[in-house]
Amino acid sequence: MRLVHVVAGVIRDARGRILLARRTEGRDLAGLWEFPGGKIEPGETAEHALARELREELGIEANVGGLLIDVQMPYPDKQLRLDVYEIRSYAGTPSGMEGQALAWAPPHKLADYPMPPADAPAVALLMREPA
Ligand SMILES: Nc1nc2c([nH]c(=O)n2[C@@H]2O[C@H](COP(=O)(O)OP(=O)(O)OP(=O)(O)O)[C@@H](O)[C@H]2O)c(=O)[nH]1
Repeated sequence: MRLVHVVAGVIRDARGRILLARRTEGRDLAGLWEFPGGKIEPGETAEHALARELREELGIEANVGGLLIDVQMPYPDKQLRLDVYEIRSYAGTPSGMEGQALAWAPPHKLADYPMPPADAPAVALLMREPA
């Protein structure tokens, strides 16, 4: 099965809330919430790919920080590798450049947002942070 390598970012606002984007109709896992990001293209580093995706999807210039967690999970059509990075800082105001809904979720409320199965370990880590 093909291996798909995806990078996603934990973007926080001044109050510590985390940005989620809702997958639009017509894609796999439509309607679920996810950390903004996307696939690494050939020849790209993970950091470069994530900065590019956040520019395209949210219109921000992100400073990509450390890796929070990497997860591998079989999906029906692929083997997914999801690397979730902390976003250290960013310039601009995130907006849904591709028509996707955005939400700022307090870490302790992340469980209220249905997310893809590969996100569960990252969500568990983030929910353990002190409020
Ligand atoms: N950005 C992002 N993708 C995630 C997360 N969790 C997760 O399982 N994914 C999966 O990683 C893949 C991301 O690919 P993508 O957003 O670039 O691609 P896509 O589905 O729009 O395009 P495609 O139709 O070409 O597969 C999707 O299969 C998505 O379901 C997450 O938290 N953030």
